[in-house]
Amino acid sequence: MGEERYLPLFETTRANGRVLYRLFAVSVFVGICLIWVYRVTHIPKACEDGRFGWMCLFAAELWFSFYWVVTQATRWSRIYRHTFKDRLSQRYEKELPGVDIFVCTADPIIEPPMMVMNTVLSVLAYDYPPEKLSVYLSDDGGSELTYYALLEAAEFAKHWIPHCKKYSVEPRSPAAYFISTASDAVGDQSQNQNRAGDVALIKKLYENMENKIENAVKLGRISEEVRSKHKGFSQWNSYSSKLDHDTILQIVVDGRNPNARDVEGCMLPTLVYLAREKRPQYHHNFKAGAMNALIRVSSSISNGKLLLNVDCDMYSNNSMAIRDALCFFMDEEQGHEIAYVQFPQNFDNLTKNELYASLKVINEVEAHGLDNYWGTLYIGSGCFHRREVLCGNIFSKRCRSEMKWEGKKGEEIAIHDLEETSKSLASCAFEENTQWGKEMGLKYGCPVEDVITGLSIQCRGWKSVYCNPTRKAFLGLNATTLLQILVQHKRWSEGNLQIMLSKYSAVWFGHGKISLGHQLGYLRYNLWAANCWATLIYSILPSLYLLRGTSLFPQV
Ligand SMILES: O=c1ccn([C@@H]2O[C@H](COP(=O)(O)OP(=O)(O)O[C@H]3O[C@H](CO)[C@@H](O)[C@H](O)[C@H]3O)[C@@H](O)[C@H]2O)c(=O)[nH]1
Ligand SMILES: [Mn+2]
Repeated sequence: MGEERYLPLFETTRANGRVLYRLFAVSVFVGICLIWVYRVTHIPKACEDGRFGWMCLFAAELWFSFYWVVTQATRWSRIYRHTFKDRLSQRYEKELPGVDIFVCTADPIIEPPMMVMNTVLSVLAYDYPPEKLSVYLSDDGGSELTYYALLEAAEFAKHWIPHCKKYSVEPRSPAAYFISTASDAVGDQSQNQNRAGDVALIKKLYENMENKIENAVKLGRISEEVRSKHKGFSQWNSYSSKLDHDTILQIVVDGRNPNARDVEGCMLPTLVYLAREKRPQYHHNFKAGAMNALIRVSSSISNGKLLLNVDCDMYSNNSMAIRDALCFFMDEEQGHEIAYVQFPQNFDNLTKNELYASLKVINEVEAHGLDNYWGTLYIGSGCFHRREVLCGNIFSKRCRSEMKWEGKKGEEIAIHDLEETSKSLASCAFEENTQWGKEMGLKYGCPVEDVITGLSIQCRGWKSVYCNPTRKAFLGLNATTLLQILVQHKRWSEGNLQIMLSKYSAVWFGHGKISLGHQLGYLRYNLWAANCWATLIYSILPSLYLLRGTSLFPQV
């Protein structure tokens, strides 16, 4: 062991082509300066036409120059992280911590239950000891359809998880997997025969589940026959609407129960359905509210030390991602300083030319630049957190918390009692006069609750890491119409501007707590909306002046 103990669990390398990029950036900067010089030396005289337009354009150019400089903070120095999962297994396989995974859904029409179940199944089948894994589905739609789908998915999981393990399936979302097996059906026939048989069998079971769920969705309600089979549906008896109902909670699979096993006899991960209480007189705070309820409920059921959140349209595409994340958290030297590990959000429904600009530049360039300050942004889906960090802990060098397994929680409590105590944690009144939504959990009141929460975590002294393995960890659905994109980008840019102007601004709140480059990195996004004025001037004024025959640009 000796020397081996000290081999790190991850390494950091600098991006190639740095010098080239910097030369390029310097040349752009020289170009920018020349534009300023030109503008200043060629201002139209007071009597000449175009003086006002010229000044406006100059102001816009000054703004763009400033924004360009700010942007360089995220591009100047990029780094990459590589994990050593084999070292992790060798050293810590027995001590791997409990992991609680939160899947958020909010509407069974916009987010069809089948899509949600594929995400749930993909995370249930992670390559991770099942007794240490718990999956929570948060249903802000409070829909019986989603609940029913989860019951069906739990049955299917008993076949799906062993199938994934036997054939090292990737990806572990059944729908995505069947699409990929259909395209690579050719191969060594004799060797593949057994497998082909098993795939056909599992596909049949999947279609069976799909039919049942789709039929219920088409019907728009659950048939009496199904209702009578599962006592959980009685929780909807007092339900009046999506925004007015009691907490609905059921431990669908109780990982503590020795009989909770798959068809091969292996333990199953815990699986929980939660629709937190909603009342018209209490603000529900959207996803942040759902996440905070999940943090509390999971603390009483499984209390995993590591939390992962995925949106319901983002399935796990890499069954090793938990281990990738743990390579950071469990690293002997630096692990204790790391608060969260963010994976990029990639999409598998992009148009050929990525018409609506995916997050590619952010994912492949800028996030690596921010990582250089240990300051990657928390962007919601695909992020692993230490539980204590989301509970408001301040980083302290002295009290080093270990990311290790500490045994199962509450094994002696009967499942019914556990459900009842957990329910109270998801009630509306629970957060009254508490720090939840302020200093604890995700922050309320900002459309990008994740970014502002991430910033405040970093301001409390913690580091964050960006992990972008070759095999994408998560794949989701991007908005596909102009309208959807506009709504989404408006929300993001508005939210970011709000951070800029709030008490948590990277400029004043972050001052002295995070580095200058890191502050500028945040500004790149926080000022995104503010670009609109300069863009408007630049796109409208020159054409208006041309109508009068005045050019605001040099003659070529
Ligand atoms: O009241 C709500 C509203 C939304 N959601 C869930 O939150 C997630 C994100 O909402 P969505 O409307 O899909 O927003 P997007 O713009 O696609 O999400 C991106 O932007 C959000 C805000 O920054 C992040 O939280 C997300 O993780 C990130 O993927 C989805 O799973 C929803 O089901 C809830 O649970 N409750
Ligand atoms: Mn979304």
